[in-house]
Amino acid sequence: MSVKNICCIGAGYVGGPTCTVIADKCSDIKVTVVDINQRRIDEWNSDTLPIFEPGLEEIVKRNRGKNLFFSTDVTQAVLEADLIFISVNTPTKTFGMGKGRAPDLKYIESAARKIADTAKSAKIIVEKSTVPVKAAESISKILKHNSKCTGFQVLSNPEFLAEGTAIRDLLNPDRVLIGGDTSKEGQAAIRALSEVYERWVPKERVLTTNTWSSELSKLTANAFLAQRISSINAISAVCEATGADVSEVSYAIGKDSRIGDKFLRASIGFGGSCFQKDVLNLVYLCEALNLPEVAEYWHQVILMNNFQRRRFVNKIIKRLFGTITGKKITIYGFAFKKDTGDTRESSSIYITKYLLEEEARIVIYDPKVSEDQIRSDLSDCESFHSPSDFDRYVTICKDPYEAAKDSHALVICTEWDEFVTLDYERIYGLMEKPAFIFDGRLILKHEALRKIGFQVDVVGKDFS
Ligand SMILES: NC(=O)c1ccc[n+]([C@@H]2O[C@H](COP(=O)([O-])OP(=O)(O)OC[C@H]3O[C@@H](n4cnc5c(N)ncnc54)[C@H](O)[C@@H]3O)[C@@H](O)[C@H]2O)c1
Ligand SMILES: O=c1ccn([C@@H]2O[C@H](COP(=O)(O)OP(=O)(O)O[C@H]3O[C@H](CO)[C@@H](O)[C@H](O)[C@H]3O)[C@@H](O)[C@H]2O)c(=O)[nH]1
Repeated sequence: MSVKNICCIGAGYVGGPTCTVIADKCSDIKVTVVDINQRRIDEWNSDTLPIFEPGLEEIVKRNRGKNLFFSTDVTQAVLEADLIFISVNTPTKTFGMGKGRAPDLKYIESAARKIADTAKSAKIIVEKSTVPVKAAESISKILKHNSKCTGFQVLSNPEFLAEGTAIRDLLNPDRVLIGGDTSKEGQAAIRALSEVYERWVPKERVLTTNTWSSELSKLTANAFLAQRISSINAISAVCEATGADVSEVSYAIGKDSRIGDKFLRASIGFGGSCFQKDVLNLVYLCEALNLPEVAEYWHQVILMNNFQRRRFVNKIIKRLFGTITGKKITIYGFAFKKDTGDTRESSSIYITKYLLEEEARIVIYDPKVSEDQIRSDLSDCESFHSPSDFDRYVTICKDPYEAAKDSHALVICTEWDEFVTLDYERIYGLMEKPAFIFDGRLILKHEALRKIGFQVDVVGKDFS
């Protein structure tokens, strides 16, 4: 079977860019991305897309209305499609069984039920969302027991794109992973999806496995990546205590081809919607499988991440003479990494909240994150006692120099390129003295800053 019509349920960070690239590469396939969120769909259909990703806007604009459509009409898109991606969110549960660990699968289930209720013919259902092992089995059961049709095939096709480089990753993926049933029908469904990717991905990079291996590979990949960051961050604490420099250690170990040099940047901890959620998902799975030692092993990755954030703030307080109460502290960067406006689980949120607990005055500058988003991210800050406390303690600036004015300390929380080339002589002149810089991303020229007069502190190196 060759795929002619694709529907993607969920027009988020994954569904939007992934289907845009599919539409771009497969002009003969009609691709419709649907969502229950009207505003999101309106934005996808407007000049201001709901997400910022380098290169995305151009590809959306050249395909939208031709073979790429964004709609809230889920029923129609499901009816027409022969292949349906489920690309809905799977956040960590905040209540009930598995609270704080297990992924909330209610959106997956509602998408599966919608397909079961709507479909008038068998379809290939592709799990794109990150899910626990055996989620495909649940989707199959929902379809089997609720649909008038038979013959659905459920595939696992996890997404490995990283935000900020989504288009590059989608156009040139390290691999595409497709897991499916070992039956003849399952293999035919795998073939049909592979042929879509093979329009632009070399065949040898399209890997096929059984469903459970594919589901588990996604959690494992994120757990390994997050573990590398926690490992180098753990070493950064040792560096600060010994006179070693974490950048030199990273470089030295990265030269070992068995270790490799990627994902060894010490930082204020990993953020983003995936790493914490997916490691916790794995931890919960291990607990459910009665493997407490394995669960504990992976949980340590999260604990180390939390420790790193707290440790960084403790250092700020210590350097600022033990008190930051009433002091103005400027945060550069609120997104969880550069080249995205996404703030989900951003370390900036945690660091800002810790600083607010000490009653510091916070000024935030980020080139892409909106004021509304920052307000929403800090709305549950425990140190706010009334809604007006936000404006009392937090200021959001659209200009990095204005943000630095009268500040005691600059804290680099996101590695935006523009932070490297700011005029730090000018910034120094604007700040209170001694003027402190805390580089949580190791992106600035530290010696040059020290020459200007800054007191410089970085993750993983002690200048004192
Ligand atoms: N963000 C990433 O970089 C990334 C990368 C790889 C994998 N993933 C995984 O992909 C999945 C989606 O992530 P995301 O970042 O795109 O999430 P997101 O929150 O940006 O988008 C999900 C969208 O699904 C919609 N939705 C939920 N239930 C729906 C339903 N029943 N019908 C129609 N629409 C529905 C929501 O309204 C939302 O717009 C998650 O499982 C995530 O772990 C994310
Ligand atoms: O050496 C490093 C590399 C990354 N980070 C931080 O780690 C977080 C995550 O970064 P990254 O992995 O680049 O972005 P994500 O968009 O979260 O992508 C991850 O999560 C996605 C969702 O599952 C996967 O698809 C991707 O493969 C996986 O890289 C960010 O806060 C980074 O600043 C570091 O601190 N040090």
